[in-house]
Amino acid sequence: MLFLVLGRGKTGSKIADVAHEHGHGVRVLGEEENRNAMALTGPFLAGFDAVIDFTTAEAAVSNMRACLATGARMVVGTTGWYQHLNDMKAIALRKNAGLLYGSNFSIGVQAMLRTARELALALPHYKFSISETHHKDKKDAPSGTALSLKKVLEGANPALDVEIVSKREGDHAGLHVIEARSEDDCIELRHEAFSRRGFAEGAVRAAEWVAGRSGVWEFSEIAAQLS
Ligand SMILES: NC(=O)C1=CN([C@@H]2O[C@H](COP(=O)(O)OP(=O)(O)OC[C@H]3O[C@@H](n4cnc5c(N)ncnc54)[C@H](OP(=O)(O)O)[C@@H]3O)[C@@H](O)[C@H]2O)C=CC1
Ligand SMILES: O=C(O)C1=N[C@H](C(=O)O)C[C@H](O)C1
Repeated sequence: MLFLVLGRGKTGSKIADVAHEHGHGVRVLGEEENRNAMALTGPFLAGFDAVIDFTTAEAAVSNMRACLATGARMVVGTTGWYQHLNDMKAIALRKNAGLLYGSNFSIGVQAMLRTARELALALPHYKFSISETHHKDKKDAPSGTALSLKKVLEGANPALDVEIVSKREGDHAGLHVIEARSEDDCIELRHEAFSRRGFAEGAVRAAEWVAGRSGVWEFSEIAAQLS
């Protein structure tokens, strides 16, 4: 397959490496080459099986508007843009495009999301909180993953109001901890990414999955098919 990766940053570069390892062709556009999505025309995009976006929240929305309008298939790992989700879904469905988005493409975090739901159901009287730690250059806080974990916990037990504490320090690839606490004990569920490789593997497998499909999916809906 041939993939277009938008974003030549920490994660986009790793995705290009992993896509090559999977035997795919890859073209990468950084901010300069993309020029506010000006490069993303129908004829240019028609040459790619899927577009993978790991940029910034603002750029991702422009990129989605341009790509989905041409009916392209997209994997969007960028976080911080979900207030525009309904607009993006509407464009994708109207244009028969494919949009697969997710706050965390590592298979480990997908298992953590499922386990978090079980924990919230099993411990209805516990107080839940989330802490997340990322490298000092991360732009959004709380992380997209922390917000996804909060949504799952509060969805399982609507009485919960889950606090998120965010730290930005060093070069952490991503640490998320859920704490469930009672007067008698405490349980922790912890995921630490040792590098960006897990995100890149998941994103490439998501691109292989979405190529040739029309519709809108959150990664958590299809992740079990990939693991
Ligand atoms: N869902 C998941 O599993 C994961 C999600 N993420 C998310 O992915 C995003 C990127 O993270 P990360 O790689 O660490 O960030 P980086 O800052 O390392 O990379 C972002 C890159 O996007 C480039 N960029 C900005 N605007 C555009 C544009 N219009 N077109 C093309 N490229 C553009 C920037 O270019 P320049 O350097 O020139 O400014 C930069 O190189 C974040 O939102 C992060 O939260 C990260 C890891 C995993
Ligand atoms: O910016 C990052 O680095 C990461 N962002 C995602 C998030 O916001 O949850 C996923 C991962 O934690 C790394």
